Amino acid sequence: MLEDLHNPFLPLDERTPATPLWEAKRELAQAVRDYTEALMTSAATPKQMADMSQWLREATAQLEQSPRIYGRNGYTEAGEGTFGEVFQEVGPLCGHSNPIAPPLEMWAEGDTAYARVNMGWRYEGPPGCVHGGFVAALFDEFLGMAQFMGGHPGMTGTLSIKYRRPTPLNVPLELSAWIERSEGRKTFVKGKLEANGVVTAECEGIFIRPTQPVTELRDAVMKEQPEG
Ligand SMILES: CCCCCCCCCC(=O)SCCNC(=O)CCNC(=O)[C@H](O)C(C)(C)COP(=O)(O)OP(=O)(O)OC[C@H]1O[C@@H](n2cnc3c(N)ncnc32)[C@H](O)[C@@H]1OP(=O)(O)O
Repeated sequence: MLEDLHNPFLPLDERTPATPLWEAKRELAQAVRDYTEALMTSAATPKQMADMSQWLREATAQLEQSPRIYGRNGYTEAGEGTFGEVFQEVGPLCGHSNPIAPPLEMWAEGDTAYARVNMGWRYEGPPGCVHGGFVAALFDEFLGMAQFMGGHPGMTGTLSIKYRRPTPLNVPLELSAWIERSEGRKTFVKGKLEANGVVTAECEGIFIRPTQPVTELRDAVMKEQPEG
């Protein structure tokens, strides 16, 4: 399973894009991130905004008319990398090529996984603070990777979060996580999130190893959907 899924904890400087498509997408995704962050804080005139909307719609149309690839399995089937290589590009929290990802950078040292991220204005919940749903999303992705150190990764079954302090925007956030124990198909993982050395949230996750290979999930999920 680990070989299939790729080691999510490659050294940070070795996470080069697997193909030219990802190299180009990373740059475009960062441009979109910068654009949306600027939008959140921009007080440009209505005319400037209208002009930019028009320009963006034209850029979107260009992408829509390009050859398309859908989903993680689609990219691996198209030869754009292994499951793990594709994951580090498209993951909604860690994906370098996914503009909605902050992105979260993760690595491992010994038995502990670490991550860092900086959440900008797009993620504001309480004034000046990270939205709690995004704190949960960070933990889901990060603990979901940390459980790989146990060798039997699974799907998130339960995620329990204690929000101890508001988590500030626009500062480096440090996460750490470790495996508490494993029981059968279950891996119990704990983690914490710190800002400026203060723990702002703690999390416990129970991950359940599925009985089928993860690469078959898409087909299994599609079969469960009602015809429509
Ligand atoms: C495989 C690697 C994948 C890559 C990881 C990426 C990380 C990203 C993290 C995510 O976002 S995952 C997406 C969010 N999670 C889901 O969509 C999971 C949806 N739920 C399921 O697919 C199933 O409910 C699940 C696989 C979690 C469990 O179904 P099973 O039918 O395999 O469980 P089963 O009923 O056989 O129970 C097995 C054991 O797990 C326990 N269990 C089941 N569901 C649980 C749950 N939800 N929470 C805690 N424990 C649970 C259950 O009590 C039992 O314990 P015991 O062996 O001690 O009896």
